[in-house]
Amino acid sequence: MLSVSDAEAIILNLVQPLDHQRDTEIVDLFTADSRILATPVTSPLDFPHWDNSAMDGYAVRYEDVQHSSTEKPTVLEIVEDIPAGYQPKSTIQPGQAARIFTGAVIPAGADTVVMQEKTSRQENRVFILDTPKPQGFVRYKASFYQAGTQLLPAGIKLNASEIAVLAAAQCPQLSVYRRPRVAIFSTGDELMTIDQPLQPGQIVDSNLYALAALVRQSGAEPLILGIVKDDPVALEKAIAHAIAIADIVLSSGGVSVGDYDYVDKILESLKAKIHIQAVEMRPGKPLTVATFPSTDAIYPTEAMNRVSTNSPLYFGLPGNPAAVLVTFWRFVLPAIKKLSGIAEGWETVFLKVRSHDELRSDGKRETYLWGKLHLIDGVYEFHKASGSNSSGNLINLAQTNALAVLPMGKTLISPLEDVQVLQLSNG
Ligand SMILES: Nc1nc2c(c(=O)[nH]1)N[C@H]1C(S)=C(S)[C@@H](COP(=O)(O)OP(=O)(O)OC[C@H]3O[C@@H](n4cnc5c(N)ncnc54)[C@H](O)[C@@H]3O)O[C@H]1N2
Ligand code: MOO
Ligand SMILES: [Mg+2]
Repeated sequence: MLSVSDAEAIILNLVQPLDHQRDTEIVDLFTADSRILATPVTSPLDFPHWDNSAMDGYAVRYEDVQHSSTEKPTVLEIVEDIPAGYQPKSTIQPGQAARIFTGAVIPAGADTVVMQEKTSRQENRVFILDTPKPQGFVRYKASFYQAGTQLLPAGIKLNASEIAVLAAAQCPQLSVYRRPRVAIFSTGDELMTIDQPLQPGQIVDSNLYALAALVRQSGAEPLILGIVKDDPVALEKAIAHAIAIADIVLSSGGVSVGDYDYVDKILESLKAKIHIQAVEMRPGKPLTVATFPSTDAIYPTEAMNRVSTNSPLYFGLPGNPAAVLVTFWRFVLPAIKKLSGIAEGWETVFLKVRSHDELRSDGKRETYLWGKLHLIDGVYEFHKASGSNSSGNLINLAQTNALAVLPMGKTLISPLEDVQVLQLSNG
């Protein structure tokens, strides 16, 4: 059986990122947050655009004020008032200064700003009471960014700071990757939609809701295809349709060894290449990952509707509700990140934190235990969810925000011992 990290590497290897020309759209900067930039941005503007003052005070020639003190102030004549937004008209001559405000243009001739608190004023004369640093409080043209060089690279997620940079660089619209399309369906004769009355043996299809939420949180677009019966014909039709409309397909259930677990058999009959069938992890052992090298030949009608020229990546997630969530976080999320055009950092990252509780595993599979990270005196501590860690139990997954990981062979983590955790974005 494959180790979890080998499975992640295989999956990431299979993912073809969206195309930086074909798979893009133009969005308004106000709606661009969390989108992935598709084209590098350069600006014709320097930052700052011109030398400007970092303080309210006086623009001076350093030469004039280099021996100033409270006892021996330098006295300068104020020749101009320069608020922010104005272009100075005068050139500061020896013995002169300009009144200046934060963000205003430094006048020609001046090279240093003295903050207001280090001065005193008498009509049009200013007394410099302290020697400033040469070039002090001047924000020089192009000292933050030089026009024509790369301002932002492609493949980054746009958060508030990047959006502020793009606004300052006068980019009201930009090219971002389209959202990856992720088709989701559930398999099982026992599954009912949320609004149906339940007969004995029946349960609500909760995986569909969980996966739709996870996909949306990842920045992708969920295509919700509903419930498919444990019936080979229905399943084949559903898979063929899903791979025609999506970049990634997520099914849940039907990947174990039971008589009604048809997913792998149907994938084989569709000539899919199955890369993964089981992973050494708990929960989440039966996990199927497949690609479709030649879908167009098998399903010409569906192929006409294809939205992507990439081969779709198929995840047959195990049906148990906890297994669905854990395998999504551990394997599907990195795949969506790489697909979405993010240039790097797709792999799962772990934090080392202190465990509050005793954590146990049989040591036979890499074990994921759900719980909550609490901040104790500024240090994260992992508290295991109380109740059953059965992969069929979804109730105590609510209100958790982390998964603690016990590697293969590790059977015990004692209270106050360090543990690796995967921090979940739903915290
Ligand atoms: N003989 C073996 N049996 C099982 C093994 C094994 O190695 N040998 N593995 C177990 C593990 S681990 C898991 S995980 C499950 C995976 O099973 P399947 O992927 O085949 O899923 P199902 O059998 O269809 O369902 C399992 C379980 O999950 C419930 N379920 C399914 N879909 C949904 C849904 N959409 N919403 C809510 N709950 C769902 C289903 O009712 C079952 O209880 O196999 C073990 N068995
Ligand atoms: O993967 Mo299964 O979830 O261990 O029950
Ligand atoms: Mg099964």
